[in-house]
Amino acid sequence: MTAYASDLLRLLDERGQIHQVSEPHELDKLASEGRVTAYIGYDLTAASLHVGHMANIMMLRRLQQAGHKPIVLMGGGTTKIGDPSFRDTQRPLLDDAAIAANKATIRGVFTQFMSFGEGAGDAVMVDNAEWLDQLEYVPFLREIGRHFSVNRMLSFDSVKSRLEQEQPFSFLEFNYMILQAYDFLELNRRYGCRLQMGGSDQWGNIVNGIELGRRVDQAQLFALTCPLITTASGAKMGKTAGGAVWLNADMTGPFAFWQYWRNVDDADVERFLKLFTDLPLDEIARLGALQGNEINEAKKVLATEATAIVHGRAAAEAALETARKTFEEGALAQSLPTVEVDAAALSAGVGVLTAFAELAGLVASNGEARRQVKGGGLRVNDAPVTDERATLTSADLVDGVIKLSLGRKKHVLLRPAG
Ligand SMILES: Nc1ncnc2c1ncn2[C@@H]1O[C@H](COP(=O)(O)OP(=O)(O)OP(=O)(O)O)[C@@H](O)[C@H]1O
Ligand SMILES: N[C@@H](Cc1ccc(O)cc1)C(=O)O
Repeated sequence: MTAYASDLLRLLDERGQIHQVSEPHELDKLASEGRVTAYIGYDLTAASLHVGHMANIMMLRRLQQAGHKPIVLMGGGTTKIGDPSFRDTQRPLLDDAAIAANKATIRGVFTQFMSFGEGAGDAVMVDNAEWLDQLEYVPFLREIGRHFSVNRMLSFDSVKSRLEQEQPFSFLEFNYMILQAYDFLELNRRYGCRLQMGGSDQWGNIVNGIELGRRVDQAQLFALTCPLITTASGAKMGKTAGGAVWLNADMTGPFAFWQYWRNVDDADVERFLKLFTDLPLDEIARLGALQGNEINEAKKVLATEATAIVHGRAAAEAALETARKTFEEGALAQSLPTVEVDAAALSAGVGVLTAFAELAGLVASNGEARRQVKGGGLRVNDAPVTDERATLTSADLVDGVIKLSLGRKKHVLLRPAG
């Protein structure tokens, strides 16, 4: 571990959140001398951000905890282009209405992570459509475009595999890097923003912004990326086989969110406690050292603390209590009828109506299941089913089973097999 002088870099470093920093000594000096304004951009490609994004939202949270100023940049403009970094194919293009709808549902989550306001250390939120939509093509090319070397843009790792595999790479996407670079310049001009953070896949885009700031405004800007968080199985965190674990409560409820963390691999517990909770490091070291069955206690702490950040303390405690009631009290898992479900099918997602009617046989038909949903008669893991189109996935497993209930008395456990 490098010995940093500033609270900011020390905090990020000890939490395992630093992958690469440009000019670390200069940035360390800047952060120890005064307040640094830093930003992270989020493209509006879905109705909610997911747990993979949580790693970098936590960077903004720590930035504010260390006394600095976070800017949350909504990518209303850049989403119209689509970031090609490390992608083999172009993203589906979203129209303006879809982008506006995503923005409306994404923005709320940030207030759980940091406090917004007018004060010097308060977070602010801006949308890059504000300036990108105003750009005029020829003036932009002449003022900004001339500073970019195409030869160099083609050399970045983030686009290399697309080129090497000779996959189509449109001129639209090729411009993404320039627009993100321009955002950094604009945020420096508007807010004195000196630092851009992001996942390690954003390095190329960020470095381009640093160069543009230097060439156009003689500004000294900095980059800091966090590692792309993978789970012990090697998969990129964010999307499970059965779908994403979303941060918005209406897409992944607090209980399902809690369970996601309760089910993480033993090997991930300590690293995730550092990244996704505010618990002191000595407490994390103690929890991380637990062995055998006791590691489950550490997973419950992880689940409750991470859920408390995203959904509030009350919802997190309620999830913990539901889990305790469902799976510990009265050893339900042994005494209830159990039905086996094909593990691959569950990973791919099983419709909730199918689960109740065809798998568990708790109701006679999908139509009957639908009527029960309307009447509030069906529950999954003790939470009422409100959406008949909901799907059950492996993310819903608690201690290896999913509990389906009809009314108060009839229960069936689904257990994956095969
Ligand atoms: N597991 C992760 N760890 C750290 N950062 C992540 C992770 N997943 C996503 N991010 C950050 O969020 C940004 C958007 O991620 P990504 O492109 O995977 O999201 P997406 O659009 O939801 O997914 P998809 O690529 O499946 O459409 C990335 O550029 C990265 O910086
Ligand atoms: N390119 C980033 C989002 C982003 C958009 C605009 C920026 O200025 C910065 C970041 C991503 O895909 O995650």
